[in-house]
Amino acid sequence: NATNDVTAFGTGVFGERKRFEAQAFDGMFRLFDETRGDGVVTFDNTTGTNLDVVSINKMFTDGSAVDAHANAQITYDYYQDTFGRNSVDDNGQILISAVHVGDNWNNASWNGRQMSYGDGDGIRFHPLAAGLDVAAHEMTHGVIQHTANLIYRNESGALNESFADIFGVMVDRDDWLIGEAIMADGTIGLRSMEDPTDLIERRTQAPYPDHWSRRYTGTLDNGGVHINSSINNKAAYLVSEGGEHFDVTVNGVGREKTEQIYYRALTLYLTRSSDFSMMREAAIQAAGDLYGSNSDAVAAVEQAYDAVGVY
Ligand SMILES: CC(C)[C@H](Cc1cn(Cc2ccc(C(=O)O)cc2)nn1)C(=O)N[C@@H](CCCCN)C(=O)O
Ligand SMILES: [Zn+2]
Repeated sequence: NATNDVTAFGTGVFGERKRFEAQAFDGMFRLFDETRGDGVVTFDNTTGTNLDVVSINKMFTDGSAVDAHANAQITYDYYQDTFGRNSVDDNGQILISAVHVGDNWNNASWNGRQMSYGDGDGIRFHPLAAGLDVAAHEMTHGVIQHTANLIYRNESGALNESFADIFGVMVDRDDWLIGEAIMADGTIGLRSMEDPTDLIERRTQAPYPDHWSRRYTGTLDNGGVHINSSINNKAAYLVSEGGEHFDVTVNGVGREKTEQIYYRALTLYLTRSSDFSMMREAAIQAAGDLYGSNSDAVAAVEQAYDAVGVY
């Protein structure tokens, strides 16, 4: 309740000072923010489940916990402010983040109920909680689960992954890269939406695809959900920023219209089994609803999907 809400402080993984809502209880402080929906809570997986990260004073020193908590709040605010959505279920569902999961785990995930962050091995990844786009990626899996609930396999799974990346870069608004803050090996990021082929995908050891003709058709990674997501990622980038791609010119309409188009497509038109072709139609429909059927936005969507070979 309001009486326990306090403003606390902390230092993130890379030493940045942060300020955020937390809670006072029994003379201690914990990373439980009751000002957002039914709460934003962060706990340390090494001290056992559901034991909130606590501090004897208002200064939190666990970098992963500070970053995971602050990033969950930023992502909650993005969905509330941009789309009027109250958490993953649009009903204030509590946002739970667990940090220090696994043993130097090189990953982060959404398990249907909570976000989990590994510390990384310091060779490939820094602690993954430090990535705002990572938190937004994981929370978006929760949004997807409560909306189109795209099946996590083949093309619908690639769309699931692409939406997680799209809103990952929309929350972490400064670039079109996923994971740029957490790479320990000198690469520019894990995935690039601007030019997917800039980066080599780990399982296939091939560049991420930027056209449907280059899609992965094997069975690894649930049929390439983290691979073929780059085809839709490139399309979304082109809708926003425009550009010339495989001799197709796209006139971009900017991030503000792009995020609205994709959110409307995700929440109103896509279903569990939607494929890339249905993604194209859903985005055209959403753009038409929002900006008019003869709008630049509709034209940008058609051009973008032409450019990546999806009809
Ligand atoms: C969000 C992003 C930072 C994160 C990055 C990630 C990490 N990994 C594992 C991984 C591990 C090692 C390497 C290496 O090159 O050595 C690369 C990748 N695969 N993807 C990611 O994409 N996680 C998956 C986790 C999926 C878990 C199963 N549902 C997701 O959320 O979709
Ligand atoms: Zn994902």
